[in-house]
Amino acid sequence: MCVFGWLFPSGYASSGAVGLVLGHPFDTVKVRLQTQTTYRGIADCMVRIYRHESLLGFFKGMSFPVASIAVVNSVLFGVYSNALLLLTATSHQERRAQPPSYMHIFLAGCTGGFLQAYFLAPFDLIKVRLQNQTEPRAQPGSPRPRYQGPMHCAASIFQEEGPRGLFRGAWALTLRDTPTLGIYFITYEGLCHQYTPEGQNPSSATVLVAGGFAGIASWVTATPLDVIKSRMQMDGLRGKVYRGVLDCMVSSVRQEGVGVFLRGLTINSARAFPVNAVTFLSYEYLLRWWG
Ligand SMILES: C[N+](C)(C)CCCC[C@H](N)C(=O)O
Repeated sequence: MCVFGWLFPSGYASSGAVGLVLGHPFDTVKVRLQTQTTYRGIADCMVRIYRHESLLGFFKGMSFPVASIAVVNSVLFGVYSNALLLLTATSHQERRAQPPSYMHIFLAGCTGGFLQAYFLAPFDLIKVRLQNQTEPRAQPGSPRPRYQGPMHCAASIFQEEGPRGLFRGAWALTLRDTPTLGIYFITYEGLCHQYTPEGQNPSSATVLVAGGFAGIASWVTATPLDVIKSRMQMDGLRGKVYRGVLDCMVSSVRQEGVGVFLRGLTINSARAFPVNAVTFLSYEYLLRWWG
């Protein structure tokens, strides 16, 4: 298996773009709950989005994540797979007979998580900024939202905040994703190993369930830094200015208590199962065709 032959097609197949579309309304509610204090909970947030912005309100900011997921997942799964290859010197097929150690799986997952964060950061920033625009769809005479669409949002951030502005929140994103993608792959491989007879490939049902739980385990542990990441990405726009990740943590806890770190936990977990079940299923099939 070679690095380059693998990287791009794998992204498209393992993109889970369908899951991403289905999961996007949940993601929008989560981002709002994490960064805006006006909503009383999940139901209140959903009702208000629907009333003021119609069903389309839930799909704000979706185009960039869908367009970039192939590249982001190529980096994640490509780096993970190749890091494991380097660490264990066994191919994907041989690995069923000689499973790698959990330490190696964790390290390979962390490496993938660390590197994908830089590809994800600008797309994620634009997604969050658009998801947070509460204006209803433009009607004649109504106030226009600050950003007219993803390209306009990217161009405005570039102009107003400089090229580095596009990486706002990238450090919090890296801290969020490095360990939690290690956890992601450990959970996935561990569950597959547990429920698959020696030397065989896991069944589709096993892959779906293991992938779903991997998503949940990873998102549960990622949620505290997910809150901080979203707040750093919105920094400056609503007046509040954080001096860094630590300052954002301290001031969020001071104002809202430690419970602030759990904002979006339920919704993150509910979204994680289907999205990641689909992602791992396509990843496994692809490895069997290519690997
Ligand atoms: C590491 N962290 C938990 C943030 C993400 C793990 C899963 C990533 C997947 N693309 C999804 O959107 O669910």
